[in-house]
Amino acid sequence: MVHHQNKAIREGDNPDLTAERVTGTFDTHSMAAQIYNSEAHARRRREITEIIAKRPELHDTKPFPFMTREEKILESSRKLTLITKHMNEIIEPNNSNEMFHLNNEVLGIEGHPMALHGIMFIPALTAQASEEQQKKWLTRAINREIVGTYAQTELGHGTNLQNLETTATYDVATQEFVLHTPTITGLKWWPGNLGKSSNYAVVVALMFIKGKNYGPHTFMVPLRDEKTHQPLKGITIGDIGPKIAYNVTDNGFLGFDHYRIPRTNLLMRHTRVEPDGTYVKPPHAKINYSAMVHVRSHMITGQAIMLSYALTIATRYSSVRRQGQIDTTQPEVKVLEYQTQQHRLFPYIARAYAFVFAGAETVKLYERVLEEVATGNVSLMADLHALTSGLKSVVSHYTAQGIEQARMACGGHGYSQASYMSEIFGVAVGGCTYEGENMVMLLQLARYLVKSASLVKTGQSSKLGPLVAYLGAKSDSTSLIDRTPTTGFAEYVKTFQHIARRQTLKAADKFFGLMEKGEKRPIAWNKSSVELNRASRLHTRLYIVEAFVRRVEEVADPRLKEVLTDLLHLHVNYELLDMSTYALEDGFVSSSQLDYVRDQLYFYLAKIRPNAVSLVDSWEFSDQELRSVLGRRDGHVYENLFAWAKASPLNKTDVLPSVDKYLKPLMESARASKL
Ligand SMILES: CCCCC/C=C\C/C=C\C/C=C\C/C=C\C/C=C\CC/C=C/C(=O)SCCNC(=O)CCNC(=O)[C@H](O)C(C)(C)COP(=O)(O)OP(=O)(O)OC[C@H]1O[C@@H](n2cnc3c(N)ncnc32)[C@H](O)[C@@H]1OP(=O)(O)O
Ligand SMILES: Cc1cc2nc3c(=O)[nH]c(=O)nc-3n(C[C@H](O)[C@H](O)[C@H](O)COP(=O)(O)OP(=O)(O)OC[C@H]3O[C@@H](n4cnc5c(N)ncnc54)[C@H](O)[C@@H]3O)c2cc1C
Repeated sequence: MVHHQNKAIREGDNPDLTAERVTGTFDTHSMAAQIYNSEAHARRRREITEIIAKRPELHDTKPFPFMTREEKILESSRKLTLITKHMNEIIEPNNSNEMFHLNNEVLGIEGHPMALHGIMFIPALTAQASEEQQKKWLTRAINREIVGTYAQTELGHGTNLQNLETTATYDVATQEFVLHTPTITGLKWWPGNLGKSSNYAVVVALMFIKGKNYGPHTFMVPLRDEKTHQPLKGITIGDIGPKIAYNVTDNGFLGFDHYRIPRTNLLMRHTRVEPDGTYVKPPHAKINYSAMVHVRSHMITGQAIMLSYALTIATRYSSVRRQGQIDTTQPEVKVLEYQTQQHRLFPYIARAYAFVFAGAETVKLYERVLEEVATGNVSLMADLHALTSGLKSVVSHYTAQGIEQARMACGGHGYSQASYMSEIFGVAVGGCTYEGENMVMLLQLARYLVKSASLVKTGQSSKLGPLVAYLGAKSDSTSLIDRTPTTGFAEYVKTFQHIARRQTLKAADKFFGLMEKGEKRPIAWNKSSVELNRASRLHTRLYIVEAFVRRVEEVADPRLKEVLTDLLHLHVNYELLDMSTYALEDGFVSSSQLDYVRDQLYFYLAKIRPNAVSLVDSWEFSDQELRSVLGRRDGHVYENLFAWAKASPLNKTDVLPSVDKYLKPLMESARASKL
């Protein structure tokens, strides 16, 4: 038996796809270890996939697009119950990476009744509940004796947490907090799994003690009877209705009518309220925002995975789809031969790799900060907040764009739900909104950049943290790209640094200048905000390039290093062209240098072409996880599209009741009127 570098090759596959895999120059298992940041985890993913493949009860009973929302929730609950029961046979206990993979395989991306339980409820209790509170609730939550969510956003306010309307007023006499929703706009609105599944929530409410507003605080709140699951007295609760996607999750609404909880239900790891109402403030004002930072840190990887789903589907399909000729004497070509198709897909393949490498760094920093904060050291919280705010915004934005490009790259069949592209897009694009609307989060990073710019302007560059140290460095007068015989990544990084630095200092100048002219700070901020957000994007894109460079430098395997270096070349050239306005406007890069950049881009599109399928195969998504007829590993697209269409519920009968009831009489009366 021949051992191929691409481990996805099987006998009987579509020969066009096999031919692509044979040209791959690197071992896809080794590349998976880079993507998933550890050989052990990449191997465990494969093992979990194999276990699931052998257990038909964990497979979808029919394609999701053929199910109603109610059916999907039922099906998802069935599978969730099974994986809970058999968890220890499938994954290592309490391994969140393995759990994430198990969920994606078995339950998929449309959510499930305990999605928020794992993503936010448990992390909020872990970071914000005192040890005593954890003994009471965390173990029960981990054992799934109770199901919880994170209820913060309201109908009227999601971004501006200081103006939430839900109040938690301390009653010294009874030592209770009274939760209340004063208006319709104060209803909690959006929390995942609140609508029908959860019986507890970590609720964010403005805390009032003796008439004083202490701002948003987090409370552990029982919502439903643990036995009957009926809403408790004083609670109004339900599902908010269907969404663009993610409809297996019951995002919900919640109102409180003078609903009482004990004082000890305020999460008290960092903040306390004594029985007499004395407030003990936390070591950092935003320490209770930790569940949001948790999701922002992890969603970089989550978004990269969803982008890679779409790219896997489109790249495989482009290798089996033949349409038109390039050389008219030759047969029709695979659409992947077209330079336009490569230009549509390959830069996003590079971005997906860049995002997953940046995501791994972010999670590492998050885990460090989590440990430090637990011991009272909050010094890195601002850096983590700035980094994750920028990354969640930039990565979710380009992920949504990339998925849409991948869908269009599949032509008409990309528009069919058989491709699964619309669901992938719908779930991913939610990331532009949840955990902080992208513009708002870019502005959070901008605050950090403006402070850093002010250090530079006042001669205090030595105080800049490592993420922004480049702001204090001096630029070359022009970029050295194509001006040295050995143009390498260093010249590109310096160019991106120059662009980000110039934009940051310019935007900060605008802001400070407006204030010097007498504008109040918030007005000056608003008038500078488009420029400030441009700076945030450029800073974040620089960070992503640097994370990619750092990873490529670490790779030892020469075959992997070569293909990753090709991808990095593609990435830096594509990025520079995409931000060329900034590079050209002060003459740092000339138009002849951009011609070089363009040539490099086309060179690397062609160089990557033989590895394209192996690069997407390396993500090692099973067919069950992808849920796409177009993206099948075996490439047998057409016969399966036909089978999929035949299975459509509309094809159960030849004549639909709607035809009998309306169309037939309509046609008959039209015919009769002609007589
Ligand atoms: C392997 C493990 C897997 C785990 C899986 C985990 C995640 C999976 C991810 C992806 C999976 C893939 C698919 C998932 C599919 C579907 C979705 C699933 C779940 C979605 C769940 C969504 C949940 C939510 O959306 S919860 C609600 C989120 N809401 C928000 O984000 C609101 C945004 N607003 C804010 O955050 C704040 O209001 C604000 C804008 C930051 C302002 O806050 P405010 O208090 O008013 O600020 P100010 O008083 O003005 O002060 C500003 C000051 O504070 C500093 N600051 C702010 N926040 C922080 C922080 N967190 N840390 C440190 N510092 C902070 C800020 O910098 C500023 O400082 P300065 O004054 O010095 O400048
Ligand atoms: C799929 C999904 C899942 C969710 N899950 C949860 C959950 O589990 N729990 C939960 O509590 N919430 C959840 N949410 C809610 C989500 O966190 C909020 O919708 C999000 O934070 C945005 O807030 P908003 O809806 O108030 O938007 P808005 O703030 O109303 O945004 C509207 C527009 O105003 C702009 N804007 C607002 N403020 C500013 C500003 N200061 N400066 C400049 N522009 C501004 C925004 O950029 C945007 O363009 C979820 C949302 C979605 C879509």
